[in-house]
Amino acid sequence: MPEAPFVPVVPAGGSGTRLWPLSRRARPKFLLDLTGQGRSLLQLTLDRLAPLADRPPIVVTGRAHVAAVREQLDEDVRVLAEPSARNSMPAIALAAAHVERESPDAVIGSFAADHLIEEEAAFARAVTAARDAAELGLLVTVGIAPASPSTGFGYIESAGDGGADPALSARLRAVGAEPVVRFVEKPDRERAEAFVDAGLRWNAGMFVVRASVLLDELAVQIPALAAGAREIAAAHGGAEEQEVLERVWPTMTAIAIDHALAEPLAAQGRVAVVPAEFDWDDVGDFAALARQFREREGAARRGEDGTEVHVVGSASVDALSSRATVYGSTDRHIALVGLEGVSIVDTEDVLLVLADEKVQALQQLVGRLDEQGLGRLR
Ligand SMILES: Nc1nc2c(ncn2[C@@H]2O[C@H](COP(=O)(O)OP(=O)(O)O[C@H]3O[C@H](CO)[C@@H](O)[C@H](O)[C@@H]3O)[C@@H](O)[C@H]2O)c(=O)[nH]1
Repeated sequence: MPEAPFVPVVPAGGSGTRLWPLSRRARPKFLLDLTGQGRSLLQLTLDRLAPLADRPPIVVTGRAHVAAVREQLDEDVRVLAEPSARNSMPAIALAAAHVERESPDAVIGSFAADHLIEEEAAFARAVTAARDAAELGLLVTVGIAPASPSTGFGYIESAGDGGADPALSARLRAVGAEPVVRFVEKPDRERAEAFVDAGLRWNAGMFVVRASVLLDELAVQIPALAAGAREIAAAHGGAEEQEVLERVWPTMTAIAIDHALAEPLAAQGRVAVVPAEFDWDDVGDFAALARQFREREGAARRGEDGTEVHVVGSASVDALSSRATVYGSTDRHIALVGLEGVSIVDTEDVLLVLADEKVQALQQLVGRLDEQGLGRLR
């Protein structure tokens, strides 16, 4: 069993344009209730992490979202505000530096704010194994069995029962982890297919590590980033807190934890992976969302003419010969005839009708809004 105190960290960033117009700049995906359970993805994430935490969890988010995040969470959750988005490494390093100051031996676990995991017991088992492995001084991730050869995720290659250091491999095996050989970020289709065939796992952006190990390793890879995070944390609560944050934050390298730490440490044999036994979904686009709802039987409306419509929200919907997912909570009545494989998203100011096989193209359309003088709709 792990001994060091555990502090969950939740970086909540990203603009989530693939779920527009449900998600907007001011209301990113993590703030939305995308499961119909009356809890946002962020709330579900903290619900899942709270029972594992020995110290209050930390959410790191952009300044613009602090108020909305605070409103959704219990008072004991700490919210750290970033002056600007600088990718995941500065956000996680900042949280690690706060944890290191307060509990020098603590292990942090960083988990995305906007992913869906429903098998909580299996998730808790994986985190416990990852904490055990992290106490060996390693960076530990959780690897997901791939459901498809997705090109949208990173892949993790493990050494399985092998590994360059047999003694370390044996210690990892004893806690349910394996040494990582390498990470490969978002491969093309052909490589992704080969990776799935070869048994590689998806990187779900979960990292468990002693806070001091993360910062010490970062101090080797990108010294100014580790020093900056520690300087900001040291000023916390003092009169100069704001001045230090404003001065130091813009100097922090904007980089993902995958490139800053995971890849270089894997090359040194300092990363482990715990194979997950739970299903994971990043609900990254409307196709993933529709899949979620298709799996939730209760929400379906079926007709003898082959109609299968899933309604998310309070919208009033009538359909003939259609297969669709409808998101809507406006007063409008929505009528569908003869539509196959579409998502319909009805909001106060935007109505989106999207073919399921074209979900990837949505980002392009959202990107054009500013050029068209419609930036207010983003
Ligand atoms: N606070 C904060 N968080 C951020 C920022 N940028 C990114 N994040 C957070 O960092 C995590 C990863 O960022 P993404 O932008 O979602 O990463 P990605 O390119 O999709 O890829 C990563 O995640 C995939 C799984 O979803 C992985 O498959 C992939 O290998 C990689 O780790 C998310 O939780 C996101 O909210 C930022 O500026 N600030």
